[in-house]
Amino acid sequence: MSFGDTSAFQDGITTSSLNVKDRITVIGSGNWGSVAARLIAINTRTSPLFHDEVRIWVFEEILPSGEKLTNAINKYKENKKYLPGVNLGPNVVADPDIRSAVKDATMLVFVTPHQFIEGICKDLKGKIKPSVKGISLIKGMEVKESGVTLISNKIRKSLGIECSVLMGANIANEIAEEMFSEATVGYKGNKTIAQKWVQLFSTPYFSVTAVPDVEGVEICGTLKNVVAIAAGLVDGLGMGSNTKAAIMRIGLKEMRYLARLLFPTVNDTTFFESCGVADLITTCLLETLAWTKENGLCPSSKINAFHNGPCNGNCR
Ligand SMILES: NC(=O)c1ccc[n+]([C@@H]2O[C@H](COP(=O)([O-])OP(=O)(O)OC[C@H]3O[C@@H](n4cnc5c(N)ncnc54)[C@H](O)[C@@H]3O)[C@@H](O)[C@H]2O)c1
Ligand SMILES: O=P(O)(O)OC[C@H](O)CO
Repeated sequence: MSFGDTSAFQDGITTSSLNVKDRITVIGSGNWGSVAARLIAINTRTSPLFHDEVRIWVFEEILPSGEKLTNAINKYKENKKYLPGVNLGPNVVADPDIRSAVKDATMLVFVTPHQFIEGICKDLKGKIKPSVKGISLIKGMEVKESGVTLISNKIRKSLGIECSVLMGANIANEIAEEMFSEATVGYKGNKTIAQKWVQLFSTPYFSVTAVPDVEGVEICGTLKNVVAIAAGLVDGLGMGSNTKAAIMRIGLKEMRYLARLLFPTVNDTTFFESCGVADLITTCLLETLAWTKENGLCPSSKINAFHNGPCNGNCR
């Protein structure tokens, strides 16, 4: 079932059936964390399901101006370091103390670089209720000789909470500019909470669909980066679009093979969602854009072979 049309949920989940409004805390205030908070804040301002205020936990930093990042976010409603020039919304409140940031939360959005999640979970252990629902937007997984652990599983195990995931072709800066994008929520069993995550994130330019395949969605978001490195090598070696398309096609097949080897329940259809083929494409194209920029060429030159040469500044 597709949950893309959020209006369909208005009948399914009502404030009267829930009684209490959910309170959201975003854990992480980097580029994607700030954009996620902005999307959420748009919806909490209007939806009766959610408390208006969105808390965002900030790993405190000092800006070149000497101001604390947290104070600057609260004063200007802008993350001057990780998302400059974008208003986060009047209802976003930054908090540098993780325990106070999550104190009243009923829904937690985890969106930090993966290497920090272990320490964050240690800080949160015993400080949140088991009824809290989590969602991870974090790419990556832990690989040990004993096997691999997905980030959502680390969160689930260490905090004892339910944890869904949201992945997709989601370059944060494009979503901050309200360019149309899609995303996939992966959930395990609890369709009602998946619907709520869809409602929390969806906007007219951010179309979210939910699928009951948490491992499939998360592993797609992780493995596509390996294929994107190969796509970068194609650029570096001066090869063409046909070669890159071959890398992407074979890479997608290998992603599916490895995903099913690690998690036999992963669904084939998940690879056709935004978290699968779309994230793979956007990340491989991003490699191209980075390569052309570094080499002083117009980004279009690698996408359109007839447009070769230095950038005239008229493209992105
Ligand atoms: N940026 C994107 O376009 C994008 C899109 C989709 C998914 N993601 C994923 O989202 C996650 C977050 O990425 P991002 O782009 O927001 O990160 P970022 O690189 O912009 O920000 C890094 C964040 O880590 C914080 N940090 C630094 N040291 C820390 C520490 N010791 N403990 C805790 N936090 C610390 C920084 O304050 C900052 O908030 C990653 O897993 C990334 O793969 C990013
Ligand atoms: O580079 P990542 O792994 O944070 O992913 C970014 C987005 O998924 C690009 O769509």
